[in-house]
Amino acid sequence: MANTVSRTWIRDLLRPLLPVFGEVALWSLFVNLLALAVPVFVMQVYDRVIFHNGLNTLVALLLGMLLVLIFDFVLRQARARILQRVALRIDADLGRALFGRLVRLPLHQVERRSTASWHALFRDVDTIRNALSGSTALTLCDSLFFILFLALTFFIAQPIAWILVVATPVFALVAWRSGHVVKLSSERERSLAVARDTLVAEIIAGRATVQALALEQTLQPLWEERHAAALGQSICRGAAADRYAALGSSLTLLTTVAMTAIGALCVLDQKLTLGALIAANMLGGRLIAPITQIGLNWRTIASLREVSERLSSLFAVPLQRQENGLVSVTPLGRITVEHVTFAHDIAAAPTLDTLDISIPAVAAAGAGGMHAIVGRNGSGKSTLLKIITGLYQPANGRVLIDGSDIAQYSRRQLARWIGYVPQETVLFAGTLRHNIALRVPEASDDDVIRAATLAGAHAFIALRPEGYATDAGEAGLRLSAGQRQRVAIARALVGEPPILVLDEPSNALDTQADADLRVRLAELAKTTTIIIVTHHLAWLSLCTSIAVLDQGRIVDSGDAATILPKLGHRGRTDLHSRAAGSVNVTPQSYARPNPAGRGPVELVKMGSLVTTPRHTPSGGR
Ligand SMILES: Nc1ncnc2c1ncn2[C@@H]1O[C@H](COP(=O)(O)OP(=O)(O)OP(=O)(O)O)[C@@H](O)[C@H]1O
Repeated sequence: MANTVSRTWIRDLLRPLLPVFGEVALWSLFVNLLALAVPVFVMQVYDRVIFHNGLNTLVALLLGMLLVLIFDFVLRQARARILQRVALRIDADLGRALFGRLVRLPLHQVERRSTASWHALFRDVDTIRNALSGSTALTLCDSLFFILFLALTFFIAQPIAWILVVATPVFALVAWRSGHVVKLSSERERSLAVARDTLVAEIIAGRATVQALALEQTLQPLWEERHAAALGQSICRGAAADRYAALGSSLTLLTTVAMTAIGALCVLDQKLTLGALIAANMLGGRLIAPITQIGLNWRTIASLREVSERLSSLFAVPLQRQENGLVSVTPLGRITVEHVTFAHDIAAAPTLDTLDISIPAVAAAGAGGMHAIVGRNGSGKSTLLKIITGLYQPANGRVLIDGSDIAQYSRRQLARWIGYVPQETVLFAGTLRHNIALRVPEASDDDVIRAATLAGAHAFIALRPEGYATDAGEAGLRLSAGQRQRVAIARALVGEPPILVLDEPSNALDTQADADLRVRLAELAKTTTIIIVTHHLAWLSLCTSIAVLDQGRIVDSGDAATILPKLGHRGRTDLHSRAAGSVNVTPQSYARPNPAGRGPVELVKMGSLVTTPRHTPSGGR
């Protein structure tokens, strides 16, 4: 799908700009017409003023030229201002469209590109802006008036005009060849620069690990190697561009020499006046300049195609649903996963394979309860949560909320109804209030405080001198991991969503905070459907149902009372217990897929599912 190319974005971008380009072309026509005045002036000065001592003619010509120069200045200014408007429009419209893609594309599409390649896509906007509104655009525009200069050259100095007719295709060939060579070098340079920048992005993201492990000795040579490769390619590209630029200059000189020599013979034969020779030389320079310039700017012109193909394939990817046209009633929160199959990598085995889960209704209202998903690392638990929240779209099967396929709902609706706490907590720069209210921007202060209290965040926030106005710092890094997790839980709770999806929500919490959160969420589960990935018995013992996942398949599921003993745990853990254990699910414990490859399978070696007591601090309850 990503390879499909859709050029509608180019149409959308250019359509409002067409009248503006029309204006630029009109002003360029006048600028180029006025440019004809200079060679004509020079010809008149040589042929009339000098030869006929025509001082009055000179004054008249000078006055005329003064007017021409004033007009030329005004027109060029007007043209530059129009192009600035074009640049602004491209920056605003294309930048906005690209940003919209970044935040509205399906999650797995965003994950497919590295951070550095996303940055590079934003730099592509600069390329398009420069090509359509910078010197390249002006050169292309001026080259349209090539015929005007050639016609005047034929009019005043026909033999010289023929030299230009012969020289022009040679210049065009050099320009094309130079562009082709430079384009190939630029593509390679770009991919090497993205590889280098990806390393920088990784180092910045993992800066603490880099320092803790003293990785500079490993990373410095790696970065230098990638930097050197990018620089080397840049030098190659520069050398190729310089070679063709030098060739263009030599050809320009050669053309001038040829024009002057043949022109001189014509002057001697009295087929041409001296003024006409000089004027034709000037016209020749004016005619060849845009062609040479196009050669120099070919990198921009050539990369325009490459960039537009890159953006086209990005713009071809369908966005997540933004609207569904219905004002839907907030669901109760019954969740059904039907035959869901999903693969991160379509060439590899599916990450989730034909999954069926029904979150049973426990409350009188028909929803609610806490439902756990357990399984080994890499068994697909987080992926399943992302499918349930609608972040990943299954290749087959569907997820239903209250019997309705979630595919019909917009991202915004799902975000309102499903509070999600991912495994890796990420906050954004800004105040804690801002971070907590992100999902529900119109949330009142009371809503924010209620959610923070429920998540166990209010106490530490209240102790800060800035309170809820405390700046979380870039990615929330001014907070401790546990504080970040509490704020993330509060963010999921704001707006009282009917469904909560929690991916190891207490892995950074201290024992007391973990116990407090359990108590509060157990209460909340009476009205809210909570789906939780956890390894901790204290949480599992509060659950209504448990599904055991292995290698992307449900290997056992049912009431917690039935599943927990199989996991090696008998009896419920006290809600307030700090002596919670964790299920240690070993590979041997997991099921052999049944021969049919579908449906629940029998668990084997249940005895190897052990519970590990957690550290009990003295004085614990
Ligand atoms: N963004 C991704 N791109 C490619 N593969 C991925 C991606 N995310 C996860 N995977 C793969 O999908 C499989 C399931 O990953 P997932 O994170 O769902 O496992 P998990 O059960 O939550 O593991 P854990 O207990 O370690 O959190 C793993 O093999 C992992 O390598």
